Amino acid sequence: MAERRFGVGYALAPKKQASFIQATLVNLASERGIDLIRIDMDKPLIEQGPFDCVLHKLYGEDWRLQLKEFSLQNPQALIIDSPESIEQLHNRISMLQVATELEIKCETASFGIPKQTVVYDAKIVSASYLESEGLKFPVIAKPLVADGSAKSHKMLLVFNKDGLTKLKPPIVLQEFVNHGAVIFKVYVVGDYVKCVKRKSLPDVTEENLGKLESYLSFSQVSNLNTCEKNDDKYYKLMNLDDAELPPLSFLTDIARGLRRATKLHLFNFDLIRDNRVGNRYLIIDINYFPGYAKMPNYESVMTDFFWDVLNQNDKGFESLQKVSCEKEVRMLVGNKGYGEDEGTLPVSPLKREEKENTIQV
Ligand SMILES: O=P(O)(O)O[C@@H]1[C@@H](OP(=O)(O)O)[C@H](OP(=O)(O)O)[C@H](O)[C@H](OP(=O)(O)O)[C@H]1OP(=O)(O)O
Ligand SMILES: Nc1ncnc2c1ncn2[C@@H]1O[C@H](COP(=O)(O)OP(=O)(O)O)[C@@H](O)[C@H]1O
Ligand SMILES: [Mg+2]
Ligand SMILES: [Mg+2]
Repeated sequence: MAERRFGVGYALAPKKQASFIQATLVNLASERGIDLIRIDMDKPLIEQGPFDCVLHKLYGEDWRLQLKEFSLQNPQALIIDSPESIEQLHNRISMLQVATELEIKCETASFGIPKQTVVYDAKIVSASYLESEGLKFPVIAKPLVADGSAKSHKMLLVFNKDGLTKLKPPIVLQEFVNHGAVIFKVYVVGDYVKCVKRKSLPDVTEENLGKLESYLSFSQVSNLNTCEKNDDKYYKLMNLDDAELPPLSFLTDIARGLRRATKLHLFNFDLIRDNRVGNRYLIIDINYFPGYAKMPNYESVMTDFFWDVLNQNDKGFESLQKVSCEKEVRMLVGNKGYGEDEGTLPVSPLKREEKENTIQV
C-alpha cells in the first residue's frame, strides 16, 4: 500500500518564509511523508489545497475570515494556531497576564513577571506617578501593541524624569531588572522545549544611573548580529558561556503551563534571571512563531512536530483548536510594513543610539 502523504500549507510573510522554509526542512519533511506547500496569498485560501494542516503567521481581518471559511469547509484540517490564541500575544499586558496565572512548583527556582503598568495618556506620567505604581527608575517603555511591526519593537530605557517626556503612549512601563545582560530564549514547539542564551541590555547600577543621559532607545537587542555586539566594549567584557541555564524541568513546566493557558503550539518566551533574588526568573516577552531556524536542529524538531500533530500524537492537551470565530475579535494589528513615524527609529538602531546615550560600565 502506498505511504500516506500529508500536505501542510504555509502562509508566511516573505522574510519569515525565507528564513523558515529552507530546503533542508522541506526535504526532511518530505522524507517523512509531509509536503510543505506555499499558500498563494493572491488566491482565496479555500480554492487551494487540500491541506491537512495550515501553518501561518499572518494577521488581519481578511486572513482571519479566510481561515474561518477554510475551516468550515475542511473541518478535519488543523490550523496552527488559532487567530484568537495568537491575538493574546499582540498586547503586552494580555501576553504576560497568562504567565501570572501559572502555578509552577519548583524547589530551586521561582518565576513571575516584572512590575508593570499601562499608560494611555502621556500627560499623567511623572516621577510621582511611577512611584504610585510601585515603579522606580530605570523603567522600560514598550509599545503596548506587539504585532511584529518595526514600531512594536521600539523600546525606551528611561533613566530619569526627563526621559519620561519622550514616551509615546499607548505603552507599557515596566521595571528594568538587572539580569547580567543575558536573556534565556525558550523555544517551544509542541512538547519540545529548547533554551538558548542571548546577549541583552547591560545592568544599570545606582551609581551609573546618575551619570546617564535621560533615556536610551533600542530595538531587538537580542537579535543584533555578533559583529555589532563585538564592537561594543561592554559585550567584549562579558562571556555568555558563564551564564548558567535555568533548570530544564522548570522551563518545561513553564512551557507546558503556557501552552495550556494560551492554547498555542509554536512560540518562544524571553526569560531573565533577577539579580536581586537568587534563582528568580521573570518572563518579559512571549512571541508567536519566532525565528525557529536559529534553533539547533530546527529541521528535525519541526518535522517531528508536524508528524506528531498530523498523526495526533501531540501530547500536552487534548486536541488542536479549530478556528472558532463565533465571537467578533478585534485584531490589534496592522500590516507588517515598516511605516516609520517621524522621529522614530529603524530596526536595531542600538549602535546609533548608543553613540548618543551611552551606558557606562
Ligand atoms: O526573524 P527572526 O528569526 O529574528 O525572528 C524574530 C524573533 O526572534 P527570535 O526567534 O526570538 O530570535 C523575535 O523575537 P524577539 O523580538 O527577539 O523577542 C520575534 O518573535 C519576531 O517576530 P515578531 O516581529 O514579534 O512578529 C521574529 O520575527 P519574524 O521572523 O517572525 O518576523
Ligand atoms: N523588564 C526588563 N528588564 C530588563 N531588560 C528587559 C526588560 N524587558 C525587556 N528587556 C530587554 O529588552 C529586550 C526587548 O524587550 P522585549 O520585551 O523582549 O521586546 P521584543 O518583543 O521587541 O523582543 C529584551 O530582549 C531584553 O534585552
Ligand atoms: Mg523579546
Ligand atoms: Mg517580542
